[in-house]
Amino acid sequence: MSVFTPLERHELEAFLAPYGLGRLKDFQGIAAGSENSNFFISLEQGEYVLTLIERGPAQDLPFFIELLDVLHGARLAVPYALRTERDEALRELAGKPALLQPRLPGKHVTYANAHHCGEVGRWLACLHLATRGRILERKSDRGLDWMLAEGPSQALRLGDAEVSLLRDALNEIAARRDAVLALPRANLHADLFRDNVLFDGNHLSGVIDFYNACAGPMLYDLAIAVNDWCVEADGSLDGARTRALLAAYSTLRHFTPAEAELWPTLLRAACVRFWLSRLIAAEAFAGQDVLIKDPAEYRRLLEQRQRVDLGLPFAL
Ligand SMILES: Nc1ncnc2c1ncn2[C@@H]1O[C@H](COP(=O)(O)OP(=O)(O)OP(=O)(O)O)[C@@H](O)[C@H]1O
Ligand SMILES: N[C@@H](CCO)C(=O)O
Repeated sequence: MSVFTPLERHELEAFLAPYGLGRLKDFQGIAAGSENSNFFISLEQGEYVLTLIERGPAQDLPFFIELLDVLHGARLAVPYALRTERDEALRELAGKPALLQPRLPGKHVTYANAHHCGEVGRWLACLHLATRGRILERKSDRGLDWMLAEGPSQALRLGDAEVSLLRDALNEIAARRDAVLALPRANLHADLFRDNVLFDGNHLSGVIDFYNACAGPMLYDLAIAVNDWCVEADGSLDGARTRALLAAYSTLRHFTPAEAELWPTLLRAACVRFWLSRLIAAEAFAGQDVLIKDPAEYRRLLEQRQRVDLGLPFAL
C-alpha cells in the first residue's frame, strides 16, 4: 500500500485528456505515503504525479494550491497543481478530489549528512522568506491548541511514566503558548521529514507533501525538521548536522532573542505533536495495510529533549 483507491486505465485516460499533455504511456500506484493515494503518471509530454485526496481537510485544498503557486513562482523546488485547458486545478476522480502535479526528480535520503541538513536549512529559510511578507492564513490542525486538547485523551491509553512525561510537556506548552504564538510568523511546511524531501545527488531537488502546511511561528518548522534530519539512533541531536541546518538557515534569516529563548520548548512541542499524531494513526489504522510510524520513537525523543535543554546556536 498505500493506494486506497485503485484506478482503471480508461477512467485515468478520460481524466488526463483535458490537460493536453498527450497520450497515457504508463501509470503505477506509489507504495509510500500513508494519507493519500498517489500514482506516477507517464504521458507523452513528461512525468507527473496524480494525487487523490483520501482524508484530511478537503476544504483547504484551495489554500494548498495557492501556496504551491506562490512557492513555484518564487522558484522553490516544489510540485504545483497543473491546470487543464479550461484552467481547472482542483478536479475529481473516482469520487475524490484530484490534483495532477509535475514529478520532481531525485530520491529520498535515509541517512542524512551535514551537507543534506544545510540544504534543508537553506530551503526552509527560502520558504519562510518567500511567504512572511504576505502570509496565506491557515491555522494548523496539529498546532499547540490541538496538542493541549488532544493530549489528555491520549494520556488515558498510556502507562504512568508516559503520562507524567506527556503531562510535563503539555504544562510547558500551556505556559508558553502565548509567547510561542507571538514569535515571527510565515507559512510553514510543518512536516519537513526526510520522506518529504528529494535529493538529486547532493542537490535538494524537491519538497513534497504540503498537506500539513499552515501559517505559524517559523521556529516550529525548524524544530520539526531538526528533530528528524539531525537525530541520532538514541534520540539525541547530532551536533554537526544540527549546526549545519541552523547555520544555513540563519545565514538567510537571523534568529531573534525570543526565538533563542523558546527553542528548547519548540523542540519538545514538535516531539509531542508527532507522538500524539502517531498514537492516533496507530489506533485508527490498526490491522490495516497502511504504513504506520512508531509513536514510541517520538516519546523517546521527548524524553531526551526533556533531559537535555539545547540552546539555539547562531542566535542573534
Ligand atoms: N511531485 C512528486 N514528485 C516525485 N515524487 C513524488 C511526488 N509526489 C509524491 N511523490 C512520491 O510519492 C510518495 C508519497 O507521497 P506523499 O508523501 O505526498 O504521500 P502521502 O500519503 O500524502 O503522505 P504522508 O504519508 O507523508 O503523509 C513520496 O514519498 C514520493 O516518493
Ligand atoms: N511525518 C509524519 C507523518 C505524516 O504527517 C510522521 O513521521 O509521523
